[in-house]
Amino acid sequence: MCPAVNILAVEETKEKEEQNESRYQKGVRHLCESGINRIPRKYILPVSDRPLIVMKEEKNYQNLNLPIIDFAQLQGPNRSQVLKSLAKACEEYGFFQLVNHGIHSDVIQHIIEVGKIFFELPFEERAKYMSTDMQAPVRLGTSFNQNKDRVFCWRDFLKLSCHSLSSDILSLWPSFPVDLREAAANYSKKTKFLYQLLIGEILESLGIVNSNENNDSQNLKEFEDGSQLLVLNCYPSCPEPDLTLGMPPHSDYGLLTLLLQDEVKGLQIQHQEKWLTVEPIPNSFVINVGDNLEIFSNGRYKSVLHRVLVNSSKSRISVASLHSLPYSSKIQPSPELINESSPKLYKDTDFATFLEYLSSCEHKSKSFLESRKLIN
Ligand SMILES: O=C(O)CCC(=O)C(=O)O
Ligand SMILES: [Fe+2]
Repeated sequence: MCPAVNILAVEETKEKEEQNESRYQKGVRHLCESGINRIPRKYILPVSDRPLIVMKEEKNYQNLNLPIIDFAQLQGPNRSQVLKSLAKACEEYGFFQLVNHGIHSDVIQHIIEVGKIFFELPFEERAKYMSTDMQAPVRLGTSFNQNKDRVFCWRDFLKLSCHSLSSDILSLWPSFPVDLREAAANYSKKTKFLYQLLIGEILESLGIVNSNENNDSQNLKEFEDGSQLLVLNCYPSCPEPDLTLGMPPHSDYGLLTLLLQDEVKGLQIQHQEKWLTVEPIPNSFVINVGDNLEIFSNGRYKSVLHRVLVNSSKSRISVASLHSLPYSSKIQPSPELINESSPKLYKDTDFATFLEYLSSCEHKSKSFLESRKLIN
C-alpha cells in the first residue's frame, strides 16, 4: 500500500475510535437503545477478570444467605444477642441484610420506580445531568470511573449529593420524572435517620460508648453529621453477560453503605476467596462496612470486595446510600481499640487523600485501603 493511503487508513481508524469513545461516554443505556446484539470491545474484560457464569443452571448458583439482622429486635429483650450477631457479621462478612428497619415499603418502592423511569427517559433529557466533575451535586455517569477505566463496565448511574437538602441543591436534581426530587429527598432523609441509629449500634458493638471524653478520639458527633451520597445504579440487560461486569470488584470508601436492590440478583461479595451472590430479600437493605469503618475499627470490621453481574434478560436497579464522615474530617483507628496486643494498623486518612488516589489510578481493587495499611 502506498504511504499516503496508509496514513489515510490510520486516520480513518483513529477517527472511528474517537467517535466510539464519545459514544461510550454517553452510557450503556444509550448504547443499548441503538440496538446491539454483541457487546463492543470496550466492555470486554480480559479473560482472567470475567465472571464465571457457569451458574446459568440454578443448581450451580452459589447464593449467599448473608447474616440477617432484625433491627426491631435491637430494641427488645434480645438486644445483647443481636449486637453480638451484628459484630460477627461485620467481622466475618463485612456485610449483612437488615430487616424490620422501620422504613415504609412505599418509600422503597417509590425510589426504585422513579429510578426506573429516569433511566428510561429519552437520552436528551437524561443527558442534561451528564458531568465528568466528580464533585457535581448531581451527575449522570457511566462505568465505574469513566475518566480512567480502560475497559468500561455495564452500568449507568445517577449520583445525588444529599449533603444539604436545601432548595438550592434540590432545584439542580432532575425535574423528570416529576416526583423524582420528592422521592429521592424523602428516601435520603429516611436512610440518613436509619444510618444514624445503625452507626450508634455499630459503635456500641465495637465497645465504644463515649469517646468524647477522650481528646484523641474521633468526635462521635461526626459519625452522625457526616456526608451522604445517593447513587441510583442502572444495569441494562446485556447480550453477552459473561464477558463483562456491571461493577468491577471494589470496596466502598465511607463508613457504611445502605444498599437497596430490586428483585433481580447481581450483587456478589467475596467471601473465603469465592464470589457469592447475595439473594435479594424484598424491603430489606444490604448493609456493608466501608474502608473508613475498617480503619476506625482498626481492622476488626472488614470492608469487603464486591462486584455486580449483569444478565441477558433483565435490567437491574439498585440504590446505594453512602454515608461518610464530613469531608473535612480525618479518620483514624479508634484509640480505644489500640493496645499492646492490637497495635495501630492504619495511617490517618482524609478525604483529600482519597480524591488524590481516585484521580491518580484505575480504581479497581481494594488498593486504597491497602495503601493506608501501616503493616503489610
Ligand atoms: O448494585 C449493586 O448491587 C451494588 C452497587 C455498589 O456496590 C455501589 O454502588 O457501590
Ligand atoms: Fe459498592
